[in-house]
Amino acid sequence: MIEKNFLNVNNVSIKYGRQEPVVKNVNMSIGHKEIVGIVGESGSGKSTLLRAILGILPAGSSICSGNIIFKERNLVQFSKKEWREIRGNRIAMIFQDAGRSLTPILKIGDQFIETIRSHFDISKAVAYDKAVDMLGKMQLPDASRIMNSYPFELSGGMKQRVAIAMAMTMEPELLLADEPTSALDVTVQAQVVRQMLELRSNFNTSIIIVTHNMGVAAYMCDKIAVMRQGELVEWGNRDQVINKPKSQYTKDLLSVVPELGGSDIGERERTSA
Ligand SMILES: Nc1ncnc2c1ncn2[C@@H]1O[C@H](COP(=O)(O)OP(=O)(O)OP(=O)(O)O)[C@@H](O)[C@H]1O
Repeated sequence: MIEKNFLNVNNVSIKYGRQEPVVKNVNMSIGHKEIVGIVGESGSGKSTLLRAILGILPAGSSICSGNIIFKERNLVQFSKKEWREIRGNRIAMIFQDAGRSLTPILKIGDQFIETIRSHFDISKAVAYDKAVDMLGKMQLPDASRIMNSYPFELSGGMKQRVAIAMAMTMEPELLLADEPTSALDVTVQAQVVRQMLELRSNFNTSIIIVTHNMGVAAYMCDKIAVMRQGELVEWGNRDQVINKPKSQYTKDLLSVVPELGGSDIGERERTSA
């Protein structure tokens, strides 16, 4: 059953220091199991908005208006203790340079198993199997070697996939992904996208993905948001945004993606909600 009001971003403005807000009066609603894509030019405020939803805006920045309601609780007023309870397991994030979030002095296996066991009450052996299984799904060959490696022994793309695997293994209710695949090969990107769709099917995860790639948004998202200069210039269901965009800026973005020409891209492959 669709749970309404899973996440609501209500009239949110965010600023850094004393500057003008870089996110301006943004409204969005994300349903249970829904995938939302945020596209838009560099500097339009996409990452800032995601960070606000995860409560990790840097010092000096603030949400100067609005609220963010996650399952009827206002995240803007969360205490550190409340954040500790939900961040990383109920709400997880994959960063653009997620590989850098790995702890350099611990072997991948040790940190992966520790992360899993901080959330699930399972033995080390079961956690190990869960980790190896997810590494395999990220198209990482020889998962047992990876589990036995330190981060510096892996390539950037491998670390990125390990970090994505760790976030997904937590089976979060809400996954925030900030250009998770932009540093990866095209074939691996496609696999990571498929895996996100599988996460939604298997665990009912809602996903907000920031991407520069309108094709990725069209392929995997139920709703698409287009941001420009801090404002939400377009918001709607995928088909509506792709086939009948309202703003000229969205039309311009779509006009440079040849394979989109209003087609039903990927419909057959798409996992239904
Ligand atoms: N720590 C910070 N301090 C001050 N200003 C910042 C900070 N982080 C981002 N900004 C500013 O906020 C605005 C929005 O940046 P943000 O990173 O959210 O954009 P974005 O849409 O995610 O861009 P990109 O696609 O390049 O990642 C930009 O003008 C940026 O310069």
